[in-house]
Formats: sequence, structure tokens, C-alpha cells
Amino acid sequence: MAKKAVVLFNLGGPDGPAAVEPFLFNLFYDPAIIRLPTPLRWLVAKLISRRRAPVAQEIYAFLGGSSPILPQTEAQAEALENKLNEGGTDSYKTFICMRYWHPFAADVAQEVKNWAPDDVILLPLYPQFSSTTSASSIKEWQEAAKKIGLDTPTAGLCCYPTMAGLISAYADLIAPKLAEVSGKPARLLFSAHGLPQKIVDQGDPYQWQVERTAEKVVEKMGLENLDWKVCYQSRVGPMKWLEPSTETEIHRAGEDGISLVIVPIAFVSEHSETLVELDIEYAKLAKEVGVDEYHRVNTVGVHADFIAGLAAMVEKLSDPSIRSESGMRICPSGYKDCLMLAS
Ligand SMILES: C=CC1=C(C)c2cc3[nH]c(cc4nc(cc5[nH]c(cc1n2)c(C)c5CCC(=O)O)C(CCC(=O)O)=C4C)c(C)c3C=C
Ligand SMILES: [Fe+2]
Ligand SMILES: [Fe+2]
Repeated sequence: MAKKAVVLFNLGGPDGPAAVEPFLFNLFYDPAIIRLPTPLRWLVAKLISRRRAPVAQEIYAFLGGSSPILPQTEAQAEALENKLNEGGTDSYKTFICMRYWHPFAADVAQEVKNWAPDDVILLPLYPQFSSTTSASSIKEWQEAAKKIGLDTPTAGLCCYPTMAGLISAYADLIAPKLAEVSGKPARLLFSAHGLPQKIVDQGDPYQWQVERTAEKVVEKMGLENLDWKVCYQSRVGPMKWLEPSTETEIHRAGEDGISLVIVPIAFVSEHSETLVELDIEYAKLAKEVGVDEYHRVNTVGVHADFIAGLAAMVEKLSDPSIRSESGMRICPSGYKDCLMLAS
């Protein structure tokens, strides 16, 4: 029975008020986020994290001072481990690795090494690939693994924007929310975390993949004349970010005098961007600008279709014939645009 370690990657979040500023520093010190050389990047990260901390602390205060992203990811890791070990011949163990707060790659790589697996599978919990998320996490992992001499054969998954289990989980979660709309007609807003336009212009496939996810969900819903739109939330800083923004779309819905059903299309668990930004800030804005009804669809979380889809991809990755030479850059959904570890 082969031992297989599955490492789930996500962003991470502060585990208390004192962690907010150092968490933000780690985020802005990431060269995938702030693309400056080292001493300057350190200084910029210090300045931005100090300035942003009070705003972020207010956001996390709504959640009791900390992010639920780790417990949410733990639930997903447990569900995936159970699914993978269901009657199979391999023994799977899931690990969680966060990019900007604990558990960090250095500690998790050591834990994986101590478990002594025959195979390691890297699974970013980002359906759509971005240089700022999946690639940044995998790079950090590879550096940590190298440092401690973890040289177990490793396969990684770049992205899965149209994975069947993801799409059917969304369709299943959206349908009852659409049915809840009782007043004016509804528009479905697929809201993804934004990205500076410059990063997309440099070749990041995130926006393209987000659009593919939304299209597939709409196709799966099979509703005639469904009114829908992709938009981007959570802008930070003065740069131009992807458009239209979610705020702009909420204003437009108010002008059109319709209802909104909002779907977080790039997050697979609940955290500040869903529980505060979507549920509190945007819900308030929707009311102010005259949106008739505002409903928010839950993230896919531990939805059985999503977990089964992840498990199927992990099992597929166990087949060495579908791995590239480096073990990475696997794109089961056929996205040639995926740039992960192409270099
Ligand atoms: C698809 C996922 C994400 C992308 C792409 C992404 C890019 C990105 N984010 C920032 C800045 C911030 N993001 C923050 C929180 C946050 N971001 C994501 C996901 C993506 N980010 C998640 C899941 C979370 C929530 C974490 C949690 O609550 O646990 C924050 C902190 C919150 C705040 O201050 O508003 C910042 C800052 C940039 C600059 C960026 C791309 C360049
Ligand atoms: Fe973010
Ligand atoms: Fe890919």
C-alpha cells in the first residue's frame, strides 16, 4: 500500500488581532504580489501593511478577530482524506499549507517528510490559476522542500476551472438561491477576487479561467434567458484592477431595479472576502442603491461533488504517465494557457 501525501494550498488568514499586520506584511512581501527587488519590496511591504492593518483589523473584527479560513480548509482536508481512503488500495493523508499565515510551507514540508510518503501531490485550493496564488504557493513549497531535502516524487495540479464536480456543486448551490428570489427578476453576479490589470496583461490566465468557470456553471444550470455577469471584488491600492468591479455591478443592478444573486466564483471556502465583504459591505451597498433583493450563494466548501471531483483529480495524478517531466504543470482540464511552472 503506497503512502500518498496530498498538500492543500490556500492563502491563510490571521488567527487573532495581533496577527493581522504580520499576515499583511507576508502578503505584500511576496514578489508575486509586489513585483519589486528585495530591499525596496521589504520597505514597501512594511509601509503598506502598517497602513492597511487598521482597515483589515476592522474587517476581521466582524469575524471575532480572526479568519475562519484554516478551520474551513481543515474540514475540506478531512472530507478529501476520507473520500480518497474510501475502499482504495493506497493510503492518503492530507496536509494544509498556507501562504501568508500558519501553517507555513517550512513546517508542513517537515511534517510531510516525517510521514515518509512514497508520493506527494500538490493541490492548490484555487480552481483558477494565478501567478499570485497557485504559482506563489507552489514556488514557496518547492523552496521549503528543497531546503529540508524532501525529494519524494511530487506531482502538482495547476488549476481546474471547469472541473465537473466544481461546476455541479455551484449549480446545486445556486438553484435554491435563485428560487428564493420572490420579487423583481434576478441577475446572477459571479464575483471573483480581483487582480491588478497589469498582472493579467503580463499573461496571467486568471481572468480567462474565471470566465470559463462562470460560462460552464451557466451552461450547467440550463436556464433560458438567464441574466448573468462576471465581476471582480476586493480591490486594494490605487492601481487599475480587473473590471467591472462588483460595486459597479451592484450599482447597475440598483439602476435596473432588479434583484441580485451573488456567487463567489474564485473562493472555495468562507473567509473575510465572503463573510464580510459580500455579506455585510456589499449587502449594505445593494440596499442603499435600490437593489430589490440580495442573496449570496455559499462557497463550495465540503460539497460532496466538489470533494469527489478533487479526489478524482488526485487519483488521476497518481498515474505517472500523465505527469510532465518535472512532475508538475499538469492541466487535466486542458488549459493550454496555464503558465504554471512553465519555465
Ligand atoms: C482567487 C484568490 C485570490 C487572488 C487572485 C488574490 C490576489 C490578491 N490579493 C491581494 C490582497 C489581499 N487579499 C486579501 C485577502 C484574501 N485574498 C484571498 C484570495 C485571493 N487574493 C483570500 C481568500 C483572502 C481572505 C483571507 C482571509 O480572510 O482569511 C487581503 C487581506 C484582507 C484585506 O486587507 O482586505 C489583502 C490585502 C492582492 C494585492 C492580490 C493580487 C495582486
Ligand atoms: Fe487577496
Ligand atoms: Fe492548468
